[in-house]
Amino acid sequence: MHAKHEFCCVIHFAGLKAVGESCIIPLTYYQVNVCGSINLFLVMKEHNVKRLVFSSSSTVYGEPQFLPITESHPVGQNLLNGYAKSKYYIEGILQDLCNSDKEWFVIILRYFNPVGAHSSGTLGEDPNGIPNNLMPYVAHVAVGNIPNLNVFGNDYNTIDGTGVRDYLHIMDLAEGHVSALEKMLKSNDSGAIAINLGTGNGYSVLQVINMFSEVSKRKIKYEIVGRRSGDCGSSYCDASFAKEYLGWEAKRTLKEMCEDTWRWQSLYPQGFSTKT
Ligand SMILES: CC(=O)N[C@H]1[C@@H](OP(=O)(O)OP(=O)(O)OC[C@H]2O[C@@H](n3ccc(=O)[nH]c3=O)[C@H](O)[C@@H]2O)O[C@H](CO)[C@H](O)[C@@H]1O
Repeated sequence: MHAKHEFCCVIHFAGLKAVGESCIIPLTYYQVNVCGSINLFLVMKEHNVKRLVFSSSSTVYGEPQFLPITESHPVGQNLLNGYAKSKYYIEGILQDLCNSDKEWFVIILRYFNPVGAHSSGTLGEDPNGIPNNLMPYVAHVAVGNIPNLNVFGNDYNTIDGTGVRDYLHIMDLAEGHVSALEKMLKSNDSGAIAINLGTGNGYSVLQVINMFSEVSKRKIKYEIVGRRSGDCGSSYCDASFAKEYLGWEAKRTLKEMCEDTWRWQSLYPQGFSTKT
């Protein structure tokens, strides 16, 4: 690819991303996420491409010590799962790389919980097998592919006892990357800089289920089960640095996240393999 094209920046999205799965197959998480990233950074270095946008995760903050989470919240402490550690290690590798060579400029985007689909309904999340994440799971229950949802714990210290997360529309997330790229192209900054991408609002699992049920007009059958290994109770961000540094802020609501997910799932009940 480098022989045919000239690159000025790279966005590194690739990786495995399921908290529960990473507790079962940690080596695969380290191999794909950490080794895969090192291979990419080596190729970039070889071709003198030193600007990178990296998809990290709020998971590097571990069990939050305060809310909302700012970028100065400690990272790497009490990390609850292999997925979190893999993202934390990559962030560390990028720091070392930037310290070793001042020409590198890396924007680390710490995603909170990206969900939703393109508003056309033609592009959405199509997990392999049973979904791991909440929103695609709820969508599969609503469309009738899966009989019911397991809600992992209702004994957290939250509004209704279920886990609270900062859900972010995938189109807002995409726009966040465009802002990061634009910043990279016009700024003379260097080093590794971490930025939260979220809305700053937290919603519980039951609030998500209720909103999805309202927009889809379907009953979402669920059962409360024990906590999922590797989960924390609440996680939502202070998103002000993204606004200040990138000029980006999330615009879309939880309702739009559910509506767009439902449009995609009801048009494509079997994902991209749906016969149309
Ligand atoms: C705090 C944290 O680490 N957040 C990261 C983690 O999100 P999460 O692991 O929080 O995302 P998720 O969608 O798997 O879970 C969201 C919430 O729904 C609950 N739930 C989920 C599935 C289900 O079948 N039933 C159920 O109750 C789960 O316990 C949690 O409270 O991974 C994401 C990528 O996947 C992002 O990197 C997030 O930043």
